[in-house]
Amino acid sequence: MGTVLSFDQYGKAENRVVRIYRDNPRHEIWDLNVSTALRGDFAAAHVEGDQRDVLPTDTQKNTAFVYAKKHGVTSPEDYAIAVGQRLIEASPKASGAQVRVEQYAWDRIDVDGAGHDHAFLRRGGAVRTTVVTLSGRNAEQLVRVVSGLRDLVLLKSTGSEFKGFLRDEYTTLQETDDRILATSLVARWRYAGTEVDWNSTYGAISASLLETFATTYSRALQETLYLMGAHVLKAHEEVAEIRFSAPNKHHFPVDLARFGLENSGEVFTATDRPYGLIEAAVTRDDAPEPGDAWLAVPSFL
Ligand SMILES: O=c1[nH]c(=O)c2[nH]c(=O)[nH]c2[nH]1
Repeated sequence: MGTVLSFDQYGKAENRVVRIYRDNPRHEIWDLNVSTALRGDFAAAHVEGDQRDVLPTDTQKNTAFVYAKKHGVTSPEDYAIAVGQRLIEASPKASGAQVRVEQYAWDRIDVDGAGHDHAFLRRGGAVRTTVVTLSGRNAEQLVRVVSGLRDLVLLKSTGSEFKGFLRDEYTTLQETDDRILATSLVARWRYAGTEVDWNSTYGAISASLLETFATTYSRALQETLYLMGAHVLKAHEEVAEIRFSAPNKHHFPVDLARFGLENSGEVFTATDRPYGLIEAAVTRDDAPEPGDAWLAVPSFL
């Protein structure tokens, strides 16, 4: 029996890079979790134990810090592209790179109605993400950007039903025309190109996801995800495709009749396991091919 190395990439994962801009008294913070990986002809390292073409993961880590200073951070996407390009330049055997960045948001602490210059409060809720995949070297290089968010925890206390579903002899679920709908959303959208205002587009897409969740009636989480995706694609020509992974965070009404009490959608138990897991992708019908944009992107279809 023969064996071949069929896929490999290597790099430094979850490098915590914090960049402060302090050129004036009103500081700015970019709090990032950066994972880099090189792809290319690195078979010798795996098959022969030969490191001559291997730029150490330690060097990749250092590059992430150097670029936070030298290139700077104006958005996770722009920074990730710069780091990826540098890593490919520094590594003759590399044919590509993947740079994943998560951003943890901080708000200014409010003091007497104004945001403080240099004291911050970590914002709960969603983490902004990007996965930049560069393939090829120099002029032929393709840059693919998949941005998104995770841990966007949403709940609506009415405006959601689930009924009319298929039944078999194992079905016990009751139909409901008024339930809690809750999820912890992961969304990732693939940009058609790189001429994008990364920060304002992120803000607009996350606001659109929230608005659609809030304002549309849900016959199932499946329908809600599709509507969220369709609304984003309609408003954002620069987005080719959006993918969702959404746990259905079940809230079951508690039987209070046992205590002589009525429960009309007032008391629930929130369960964390098991959960329905609904995943969907919504794509523009004229979207450019994804190529390797989704290769090794965690938690996706
Ligand atoms: O929105 C839902 N989709 C389902 O597919 C499903 N299945 C289930 O038991 N509850 C729900 N809810």
